[in-house]
Amino acid sequence: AYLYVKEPSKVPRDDCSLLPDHHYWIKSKRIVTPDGIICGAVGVKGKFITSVVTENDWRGASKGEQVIDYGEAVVMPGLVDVHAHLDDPGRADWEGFPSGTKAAAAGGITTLIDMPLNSDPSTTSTETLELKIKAAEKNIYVDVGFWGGLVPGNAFNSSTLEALLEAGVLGLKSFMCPSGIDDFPMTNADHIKEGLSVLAKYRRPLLVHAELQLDSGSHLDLNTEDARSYSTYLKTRPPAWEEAAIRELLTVTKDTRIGGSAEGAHLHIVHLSDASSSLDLIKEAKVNGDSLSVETCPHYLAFTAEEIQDGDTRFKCAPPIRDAPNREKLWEALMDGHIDMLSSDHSPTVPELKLLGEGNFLRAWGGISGLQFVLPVTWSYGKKYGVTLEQLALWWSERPAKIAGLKLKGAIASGNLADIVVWDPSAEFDLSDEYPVYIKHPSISAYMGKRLAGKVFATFVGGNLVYKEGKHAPTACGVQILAKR
Ligand SMILES: NC(=O)NC(NC(N)=O)C(=O)[O-]
Ligand SMILES: [Zn+2]
Ligand SMILES: [Zn+2]
Repeated sequence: AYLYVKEPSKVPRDDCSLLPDHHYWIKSKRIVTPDGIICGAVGVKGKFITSVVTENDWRGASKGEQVIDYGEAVVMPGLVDVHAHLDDPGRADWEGFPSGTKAAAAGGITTLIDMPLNSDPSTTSTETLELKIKAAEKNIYVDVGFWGGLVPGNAFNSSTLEALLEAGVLGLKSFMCPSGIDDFPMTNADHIKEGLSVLAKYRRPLLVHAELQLDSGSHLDLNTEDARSYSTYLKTRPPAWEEAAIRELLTVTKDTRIGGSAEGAHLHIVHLSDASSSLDLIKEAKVNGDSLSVETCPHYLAFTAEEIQDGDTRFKCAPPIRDAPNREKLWEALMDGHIDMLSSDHSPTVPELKLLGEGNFLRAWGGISGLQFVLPVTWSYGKKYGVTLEQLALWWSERPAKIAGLKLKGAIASGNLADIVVWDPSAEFDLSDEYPVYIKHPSISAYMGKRLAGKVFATFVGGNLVYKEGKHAPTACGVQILAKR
């Protein structure tokens, strides 16, 4: 897919960046490139990276070129978050484009792909995509693309789906269980099969929330179970739900094999939590040649069911955070390459709907709020497993950029867009109430109160320094990324 970008009109460029220069060099002893970590310099001209050189090969700055020396700080490709719900338009009181993309910039995320649900209306047609585009106009501090929704109402209507894809969504997203959003009903394998055959023509992916409601859980007497206890919620969504959904999905991902009826389409399973049977099924399908990938999220890697306190609904999400042995297996799968990448699944709401006072896990809104902290969380919790900087770049930039079809993003390489995060892996900080948090409702974030390592110093998007040490560029100059055939 080719891309075109919709840039905000009539903004003086200097308002877009905290750096007045358009030609500059970023120097560091630790630059993470596709060829390894180098000590050297990254040349930027306008929007693009024009050279990546080692210290020895660097000829220095020409006249008029600025040099920013970050010393030992890590210079890495900006993060690409392919799974975030910014809820704008319609539920901007839950998050919104301005707050969500400011949080992204502060967290080193330079591109974010917005989910088609939780905004009102959901993005399931060209008309509703138009509303997204209008809402994002002049309101985004990082680059933003959009997923469209695959729902029963459009799945058998290939002209509606094609129109939505022609209008620029980067791919489609669907649910195999109720989404909690009225205008985003769930799809079954027949809908998904239809969706994949349309997507094949466009070579764009389908992202699926893979949980299938089974009877398990229904034998629970929810009147006698303690709804404030996390274990009650956990019992209502067992790993068997993920496994059943994935088993069903694999009956249609066969079509994506070379020579299959949906060759060219790709299926991406979002937010895997079950690291046992579900993961085994995915591994097997990959071996068989299905075009399939899978992500997990920092909250499944950071937390365990055992440590979630009664009533602390900040930790409610679907699929649920499971037990400690499962978390170990998730890390193992990630380190072994069986889980392809990471995403935030930032899914906030208003504090009232999290029911923090009442603490009812069965009635509270499900969704983890943590967009701004995904880099330090992955790093802090991953250190004991030996996570490397190269792996962070692979899971958070290179692979997500590829899924979204973003050819000029995801790596520090000459010719790519200058999307860069500069951060200090050893700097620790407490996520206390004083910490500058830009998501709209910090109180519902599962990460508040934690001590993390990995502080973001600076974030560049398309050559603009959009965030620097607690400060954002004055104007929101992120571009909208739309796919084009
Ligand atoms: N409607 C939602 O945002 N749901 C989300 N909620 C979670 N993950 O708890 C999701 O991604 O499924
Ligand atoms: Zn989901
Ligand atoms: Zn989600």
